[in-house]
Amino acid sequence: MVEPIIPTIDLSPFLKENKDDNKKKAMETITKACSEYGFFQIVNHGISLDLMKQAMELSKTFFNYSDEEKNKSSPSSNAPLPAGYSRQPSHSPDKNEYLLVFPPRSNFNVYPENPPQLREVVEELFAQTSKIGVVIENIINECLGLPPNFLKEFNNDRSWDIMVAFRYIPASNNENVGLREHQDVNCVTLVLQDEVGGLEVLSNEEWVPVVPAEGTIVVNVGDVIQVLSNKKFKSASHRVVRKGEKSRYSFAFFHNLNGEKWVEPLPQFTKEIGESPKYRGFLYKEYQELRMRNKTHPPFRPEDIINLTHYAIDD
Ligand SMILES: O=C(O)CCC(=O)C(=O)O
Ligand SMILES: [Fe+2]
Repeated sequence: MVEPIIPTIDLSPFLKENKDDNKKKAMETITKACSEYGFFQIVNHGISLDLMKQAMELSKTFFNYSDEEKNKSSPSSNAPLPAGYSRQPSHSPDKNEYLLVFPPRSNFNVYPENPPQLREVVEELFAQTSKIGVVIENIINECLGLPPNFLKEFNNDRSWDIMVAFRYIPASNNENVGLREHQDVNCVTLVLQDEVGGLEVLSNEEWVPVVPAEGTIVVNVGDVIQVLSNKKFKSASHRVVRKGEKSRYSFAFFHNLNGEKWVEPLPQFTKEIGESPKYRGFLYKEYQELRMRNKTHPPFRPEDIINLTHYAIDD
């Protein structure tokens, strides 16, 4: 049988203490997926279907309110990212609106008052997804052969993590961009998508759809892991294509990194194996800010959009 391109991993063996064979096989699959294109999916991750459905329903209710109502929760703080409700600027080809939240106890958060249950459910989803982020980072740590808990200690501040609820409106006859091709800046991203579909991953120059499956969470590796591993693990190129008729709703959880962290290829993937670094080091918040500028002030020429190649060292 030909293996599906985007493998689905049963996460349950990793949520227990003991080592077993299922883990070994899953680790091989994850290593392959992360080396080739940086995407896989997980099931049996411990988040109840009920919570996922509730969060989706509340998000739908919120996004279906009038602009006036939604704008009541527009960003107001000087947070590093705009917490609260925003829409992409009208000159952006990306057609989506979103609600961005920091961890539950963060002072940056601007939550809508309505629907009233939204805050509690989103905070619960945040807390549970955050735990999975740590588990996945730990699995990646092991797949990369790093010393135990290396990434956990390097990335030990969860206050920069964010979760974003998205709505993508239906495509029209002449445009269907939801989110242009990009790679995520952070360490690991977890995505919950509804049944509409439209998320696509670039693999061997072909766009492969990540077909929605109830209860399944999509995982992708971000730029930080790509740099640390000196490109052993790939930060996947992906995009969202809007379909006709129905709006698409999703939640993306970004297992992030403290902005003051210095990011550069680790010696395990350079000096120690005689390879030259593929990136120069950078302060994480500097890169995150540059990437945010792409969204707030989209450059006129596509080639001026900043991504990881900004720090790439040519061979
Ligand atoms: O909405 C999605 O499915 C993905 C969103 C995404 O790729 C992002 O926000 O970086
Ligand atoms: Fe993304």
